[in-house]
Amino acid sequence: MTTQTLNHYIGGEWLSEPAALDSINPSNTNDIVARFPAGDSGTIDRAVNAAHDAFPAWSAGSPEMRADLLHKVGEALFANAGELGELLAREEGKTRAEGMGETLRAARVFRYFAGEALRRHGLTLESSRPGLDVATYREAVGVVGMITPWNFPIAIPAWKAAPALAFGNTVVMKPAEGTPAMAVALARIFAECGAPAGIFNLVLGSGEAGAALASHDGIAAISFTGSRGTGAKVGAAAMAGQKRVQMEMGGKNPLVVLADADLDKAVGIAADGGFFQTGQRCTASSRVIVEDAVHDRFVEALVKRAEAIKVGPALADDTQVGPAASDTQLEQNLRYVDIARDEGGTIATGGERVDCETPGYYMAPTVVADTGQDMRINREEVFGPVVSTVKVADYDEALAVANAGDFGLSAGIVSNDAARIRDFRKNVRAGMVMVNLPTAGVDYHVPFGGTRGSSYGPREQGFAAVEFYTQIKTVYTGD
Ligand SMILES: NC(=O)C1=CN([C@@H]2O[C@H](COP(=O)(O)OP(=O)(O)OC[C@H]3O[C@@H](n4cnc5c(N)ncnc54)[C@H](OP(=O)(O)O)[C@@H]3O)[C@@H](O)[C@H]2O)C=CC1
Ligand SMILES: O=C(O)CCC(=O)C(=O)O
Repeated sequence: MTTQTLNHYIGGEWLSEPAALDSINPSNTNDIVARFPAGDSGTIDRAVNAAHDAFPAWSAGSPEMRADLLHKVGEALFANAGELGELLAREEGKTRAEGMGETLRAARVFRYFAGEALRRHGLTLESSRPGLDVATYREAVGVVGMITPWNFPIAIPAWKAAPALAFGNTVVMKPAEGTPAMAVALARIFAECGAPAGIFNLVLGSGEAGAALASHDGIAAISFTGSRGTGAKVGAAAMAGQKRVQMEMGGKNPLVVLADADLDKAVGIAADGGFFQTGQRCTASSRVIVEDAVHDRFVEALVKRAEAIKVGPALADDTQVGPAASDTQLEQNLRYVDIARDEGGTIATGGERVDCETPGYYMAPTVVADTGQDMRINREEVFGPVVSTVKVADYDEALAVANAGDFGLSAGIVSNDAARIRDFRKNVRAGMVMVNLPTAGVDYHVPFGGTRGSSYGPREQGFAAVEFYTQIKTVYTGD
């Protein structure tokens, strides 16, 4: 396997600097996917300046020109989905099918926002004063900073960059240090599709560039996806500079299983939402709240399902769940298993590393039973293939437990009881509700985001993205 040497992409040029960091294949730690430079505040400065220089022509240009570019980028992602999906699996650790699926999703995001660039987003209104006209226009905000995570290294950059560019903004992106090769793959596609210099800039690195971007005076807005702790710092920097800010900071998503549910279906939904993609989804079904009448049977069946999952190298044909993306993520997963055990939980299956044919960050799908809502395993994001179960007496208690905690991203219910489903939809405190579905797995053309500690600022994705990436100008016209 080849090791790529990566560079920053600034003002339409590849800026070569000595490679200081490695991107390691989590399925085979002997395989170095890429070497890349550590951008600093100076690199961020150059990128923001390039984005500034590009902004006037890009924002004032025809929306058709922007639509054409986004369409071209989408088509290039479609055309290269096999190769990119493989690189994604190699660099991040999700399976080849998951990597390919994510690349196709990114392609569709670009296509969708090619359309959005041309759609009418302003309004004309009757004035309250006779003889006047009032209209609202939506204008680009300026240079937008983006700090993107490793768990969706092409879909999340796509769903932040595509709307930003569609509405006339220019972009400086700082991708996660774990997946720089995927970020560079996207930058290469922009370059090959003829993107005007400076509309999309990429600064690689770890340790300095993110904070430098969030606090840079030259950006008008910042969009972040990652942990709550780092989100709080991004938010503080944005407030200090009076910038727009949008943050998506994970979840502790409840899946409620009622006694009337088809048990087999409920187990399949819990396993899909909890274990697939190695549990590294902010929408993962990490807390399963089960009615007493079926709890023990549910746990037994979920354990069986977990034990049947084939864990292995991301690119092996029979792998269903790949490794954790990094050693620190694996350590975090194992640490939470210990914490749950110490707090009284029962490790019904898993909880340990798995050895595979190549050295990597493999972990067995894990079920932690006998947990209470007050335990850390049910209050903090683990981000691994770890599902805890909470036994409740009835639906009312299930709803109360689902609503406990600081997060509110996605919430699911498995039941055939229309009245309870309706009540759950209305009363659960979450930004997304899934009925008879895993809490993870979302469409790209509808709003994405949560309540409370999960999200801050306007929703991402689909028709909602216009709110963050444009500002309204209200124009009054007299005779
Ligand atoms: N919601 C989700 O989808 C995701 C949630 N997570 C959660 O976060 C946990 C840790 O993941 P990790 O990758 O370390 O995520 P972080 O939340 O720490 O984000 C890392 C990114 O933030 C940047 N950054 C760090 N400090 C600052 C700062 N003060 N201001 C602005 N940017 C900053 C880093 O760049 P630099 O180092 O250059 O400054 C890097 O690009 C996971 O275990 C998971 O629980 C992670 C990924 C996605
Ligand atoms: O569930 C999904 O499809 C999206 C999850 C996501 O955006 C995330 O984990 O960051």
